[in-house]
Amino acid sequence: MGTPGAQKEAERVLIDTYGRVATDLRVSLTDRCNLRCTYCMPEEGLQWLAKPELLTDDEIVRMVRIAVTDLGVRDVRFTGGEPLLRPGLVGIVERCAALEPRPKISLTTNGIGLKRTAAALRDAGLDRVNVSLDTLRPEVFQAMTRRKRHHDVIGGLAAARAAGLAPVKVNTVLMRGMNDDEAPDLLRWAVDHDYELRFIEQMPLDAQHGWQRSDMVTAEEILESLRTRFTLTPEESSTRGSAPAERWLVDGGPARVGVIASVTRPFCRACDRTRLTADGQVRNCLFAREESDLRGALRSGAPDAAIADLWKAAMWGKKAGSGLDDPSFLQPERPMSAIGG
Ligand SMILES: Nc1nc2c(ncn2[C@@H]2O[C@H](COP(=O)(O)OP(=O)(O)OP(=O)(O)O)[C@@H](O)[C@H]2O)c(=O)[nH]1
Ligand SMILES: C[S@@+](CC[C@H](N)C(=O)[O-])C[C@H]1O[C@@H](n2cnc3c(N)ncnc32)[C@H](O)[C@@H]1O
Ligand code: SF4
Ligand code: SF4
Repeated sequence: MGTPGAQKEAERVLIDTYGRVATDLRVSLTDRCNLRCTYCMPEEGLQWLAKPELLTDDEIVRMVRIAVTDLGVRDVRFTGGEPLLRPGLVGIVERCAALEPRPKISLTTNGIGLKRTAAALRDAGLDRVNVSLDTLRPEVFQAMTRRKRHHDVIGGLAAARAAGLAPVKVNTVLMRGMNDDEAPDLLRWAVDHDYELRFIEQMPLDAQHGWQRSDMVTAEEILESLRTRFTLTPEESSTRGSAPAERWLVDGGPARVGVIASVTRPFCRACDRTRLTADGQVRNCLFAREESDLRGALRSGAPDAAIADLWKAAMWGKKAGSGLDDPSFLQPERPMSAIGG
């Protein structure tokens, strides 16, 4: 039995039946994107959400405020779709950075447009940024994203570093027959440019339902490939916490490389995440098949306390894990770009 004080405190957190507490909020600002990564969406794009369905900037800030001041959220990450396509992004970051207690604020982006916005985002209060880049070869970039924007991403990364949004992390998905030979080159380049590279196992979250486990480049394969050129020493496991990436020191450090083995070594037991979609649905897991409609409550005039209660209820029912290994696994209806990756 806890003390009444501890009980009171427990009422103000997003806890689930397994005792996990969500303190990391990922907010999708839009489902739209200016790339078409093959592992994420089809060439023709998707049926985008209509503007009235999207939370307004004010609604987003209110939701973040409730999460931070009433529900114990400490980290806020803006993602999408492509969050830099959201016109009000700088203002949203600025208003979230003014909250008390101030959350740590980060952004996951494809980097296009970062050259123009990195300094303004830093001034608004953005703490750090993760940029997705799968290849150093412009022609492979074009094949993987169906757009000729490699140069813009490289420029965006440099701008993020120059703006001091450290550490700048780079997310890479390896696809068989496309860029799976590039892991060591990418790591050499990242170390030389002071970016922290992480490889991500491909997950079944693409709109086309094209994922096949047998095709996926596994964490083991990636590490094997890196070890042909680098010495990797595991970082103390105590530093991983709830972070999805397992990290290795490169050639004795200080440079590091991470691998996010979402499929072969899932990290669900330590999961600390809650998600808000661009249309105001709370999801308790990336792979959840249910969502809780908080936009409806928001727009029908519900007070903060009622919204906080709905959020807590949504998180309470979080499943133990992604269910990826269950024979009955079904991909969520929304793809990664609409959930907020
Ligand atoms: N299974 C699972 N994978 C996730 C989750 N969140 C992020 N990922 C994967 O991890 C990748 C990297 O996510 P990022 O948005 O860059 O951030 P992060 O790794 O969560 O955060 P930091 O290391 O704190 O910067 C995503 O592209 C996803 O593939 C999650 O909640 N569950
Ligand atoms: C959905 S995107 C959203 C933010 C931004 N557009 C970007 O690409 O960084 C977030 C991350 O999800 C990753 N991602 C997308 N589809 C994925 C999949 N099927 N499996 C694993 N990671 C995926 C991307 O590589 C990216 O790092
Ligand atoms: S991974 Fe990011 S950049 Fe690529 S299509 Fe999906 S949302 Fe766009
Ligand atoms: S799959 Fe779900 S439970 Fe597992 S780490 Fe991701 S969000 Fe958390």
